[in-house]
Amino acid sequence: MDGIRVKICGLTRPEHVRAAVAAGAGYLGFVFFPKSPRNLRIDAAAALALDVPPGVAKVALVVDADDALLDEITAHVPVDMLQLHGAESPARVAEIRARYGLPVMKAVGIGEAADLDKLDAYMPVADQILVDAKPPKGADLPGGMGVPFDWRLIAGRHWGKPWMLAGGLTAQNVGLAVKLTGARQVDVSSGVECAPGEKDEGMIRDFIAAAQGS
Ligand SMILES: O=C(O)c1ccccc1NCC(=O)[C@H](O)[C@H](O)COP(=O)(O)O
Repeated sequence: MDGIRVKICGLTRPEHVRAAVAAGAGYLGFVFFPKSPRNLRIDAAAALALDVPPGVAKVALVVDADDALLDEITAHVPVDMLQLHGAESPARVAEIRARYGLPVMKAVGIGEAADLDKLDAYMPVADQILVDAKPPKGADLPGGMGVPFDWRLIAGRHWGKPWMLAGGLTAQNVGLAVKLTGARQVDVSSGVECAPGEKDEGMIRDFIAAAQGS
């Protein structure tokens, strides 16, 4: 079986992009959400994308984005995938996928078993599903909070689409998370940061080594 594919999300600096690529990341996430400490301007994201070699997917993360923002991102940044991290309906996911002709990954927050039902509606319309932790009530951000969910909720689950595990992963816990959930793809942001929005090259390397060694 192929190794675990890792997505490093919320990159803002070229040295961190290069560290993630050199360590073997399969996906790099760029955040377009002004409230986030990882938010990127379009021109900054376009410059970062220049450092990404073919074969490493550049993912634009947006939250309930309108077409104007998506038009601007896709016109100026050579992204390979759109990550929808808001309350986008299945119909909106399908609309975005058709309009931009890019693969779409829909994030779904899991806090309890009942949340798993929400995943089914996205299976026909999304190319990938990001199975993420539900943000705590009153959180400033709908993701990237560094909080895990109870991985036992999805132990042994199989979905008909590629999926990624996210939420509070670190170099210390990713091995257990992979073992419990059977995930073949994992996504991290806070767990490779030394302060909110500040990536750390050593933590990026440690995370990827831990994930790929699991
Ligand atoms: O990272 C952000 O600031 C962010 C803002 C708005 C929506 C989602 C956001 N991040 C999502 C991610 O970085 C990951 O896809 C995932 O949720 C993992 O985050 P973390 O728990 O910090 O590892």
